[in-house]
Amino acid sequence: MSGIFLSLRQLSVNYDRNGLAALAGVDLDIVAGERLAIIGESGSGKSTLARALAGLLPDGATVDGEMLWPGLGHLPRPGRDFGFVFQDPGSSLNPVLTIGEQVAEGARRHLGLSWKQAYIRAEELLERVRIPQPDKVMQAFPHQLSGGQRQRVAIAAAIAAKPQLLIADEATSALDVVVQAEIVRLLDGLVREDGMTLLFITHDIALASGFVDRIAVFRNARLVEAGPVRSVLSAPKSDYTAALIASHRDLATPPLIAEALP
Ligand SMILES: Nc1ncnc2c1ncn2[C@@H]1O[C@H](COP(=O)(O)OP(=O)(O)OP(=O)(O)O)[C@@H](O)[C@H]1O
Ligand code: NI
Repeated sequence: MSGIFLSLRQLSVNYDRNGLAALAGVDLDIVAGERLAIIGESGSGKSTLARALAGLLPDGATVDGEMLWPGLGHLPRPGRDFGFVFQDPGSSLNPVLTIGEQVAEGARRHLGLSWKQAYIRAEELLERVRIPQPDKVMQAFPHQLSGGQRQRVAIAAAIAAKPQLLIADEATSALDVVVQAEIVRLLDGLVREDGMTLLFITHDIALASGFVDRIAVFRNARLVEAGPVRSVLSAPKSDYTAALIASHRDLATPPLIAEALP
């Protein structure tokens, strides 16, 4: 692992002037090439963080503090410098475009490829995310695929422009546990192979602990603690994190902590 890819300094987000902060005074460094889990219960501000990074906050939201991208050397270009995968692949896939068109689009637009070259790249990407019969799936529409396959396609589309950062927001939460494990393995493999930085947003500390390098725990708009998986699991700094771990019997049992982390 090398330098800092992204630094948040006292980052705060308010959706409306009179409301409570959705993020409050977050200081966090994200290391280039690391896999960082953002953990927290519903409403803790996880997706707000993802939206703030992507410049996808709604009109009227105010952002204070700083987001610095020393790993980029320029202002981030969404879609090019980072890709997104959301919980519901339906929301990131267009129902009236073929799978081939939507995976090719990012490569065409951001990498300056012709449609023909972009289609070739799209089919390679479908192979990389282990879609069976990628040549056939290129012609298919999203509704013709299973939820797990749609999520694989969404991942292919998210990495089509070779982003340095992949943000997965509850990307596996809508899937059954077997498919969930497959998608996690896929994401893990892709980011390792390409040296991407991964922000893995989830409410599931057990799922994240199995493969990320570091964990950042959020609660009520604040960063509670951040650290390497092993130290957060074995010596949480906050009572909240300790309670979160205790609620997962498999994480709270010490021998299994070691087993979960080869
Ligand atoms: N578009 C919006 N307008 C106003 N308030 C919002 C909006 N989106 C989120 N919020 C509020 O901001 C806070 C943080 O929400 P956020 O979606 O970031 O939480 P989260 O941790 O991603 O939760 P979940 O696990 O349910 O996805 C919540 O109180 C939420 O109600
Ligand atoms: Ni969310």
